[in-house]
Amino acid sequence: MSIRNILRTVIMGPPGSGKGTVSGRIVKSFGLPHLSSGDLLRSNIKAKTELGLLMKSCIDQGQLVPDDIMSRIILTEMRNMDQSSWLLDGFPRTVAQAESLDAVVRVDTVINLDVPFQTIKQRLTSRWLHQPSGRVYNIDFNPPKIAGIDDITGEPLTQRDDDTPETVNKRLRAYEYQTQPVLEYYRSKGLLETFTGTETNEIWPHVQAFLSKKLTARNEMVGEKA
Ligand SMILES: Nc1nc2c(ncn2[C@@H]2O[C@H](COP(=O)(O)OP(=O)(O)O)[C@@H](O)[C@H]2O)c(=O)[nH]1
Ligand SMILES: Nc1ncnc2c1ncn2[C@@H]1O[C@H](COP(=O)(O)OP(=O)(O)O)[C@@H](O)[C@H]1O
Repeated sequence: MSIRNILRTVIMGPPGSGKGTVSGRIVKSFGLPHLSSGDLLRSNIKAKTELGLLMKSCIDQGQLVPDDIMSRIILTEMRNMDQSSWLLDGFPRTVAQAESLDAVVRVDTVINLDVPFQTIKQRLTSRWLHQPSGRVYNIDFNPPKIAGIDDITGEPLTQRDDDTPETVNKRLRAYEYQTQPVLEYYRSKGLLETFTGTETNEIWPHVQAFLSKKLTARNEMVGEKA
């Protein structure tokens, strides 16, 4: 990606709204490097790092991990990425996290996936994950070619410990109380773009068109200045 089309995008939405699925499509269409806070935490848990073990009980109980720890992990990872454009998925999830991000970098746009809670609950119990890559499947929506096996690597898929109906309810409550205020935070800055629907395939063309327009507008602005 050239300097002409720098785009720093955050993708938000309740658990199961399709952030990972839409992020995969954004990566494919626009080549933005993708950083997912959930994937990062899960790889720490899998590697049994001190931090991962500490965070596992929080995640399994459907609670957010503490702001200072989460902000430190993400901001360190972003520095390591050494990329001017990115797609941030799952962070920020609290106003304090949004402020810590603002303190170090400018966000250009925030994509908000507005999917009803009822739709989400049905999806999460049939979510399957290829953990090393973050590739996500669903028995009803995008099943793997062979049940329980990742299409690309042939490695086994797993289900997330926090995708049980009880924990999903807790995560949705945490979203309401802690994350919805972040939507207001970005709305007041004029950065929030909301996409409402119950199907990713309906939402995606709108997200794609929005990002294409955004990148074209930024190219023209840079072109005018050159
Ligand atoms: N039925 C159905 N499932 C979907 C749709 N979009 C995504 N999913 C599945 O729903 C689950 C949650 O999606 P994911 O992208 O992981 O959401 P995230 O938690 O917001 O990152 C996964 O199993 C997806 O494969 C959809 O439009 N319909
Ligand atoms: N920015 C964050 N702040 C605090 N906790 C987080 C953050 N991102 C992820 N987590 C923890 O990891 C869990 C899984 O996150 P994620 O994979 O993004 O969930 P989902 O895909 O269901 O939205 C969250 O329920 C929370 O416990």
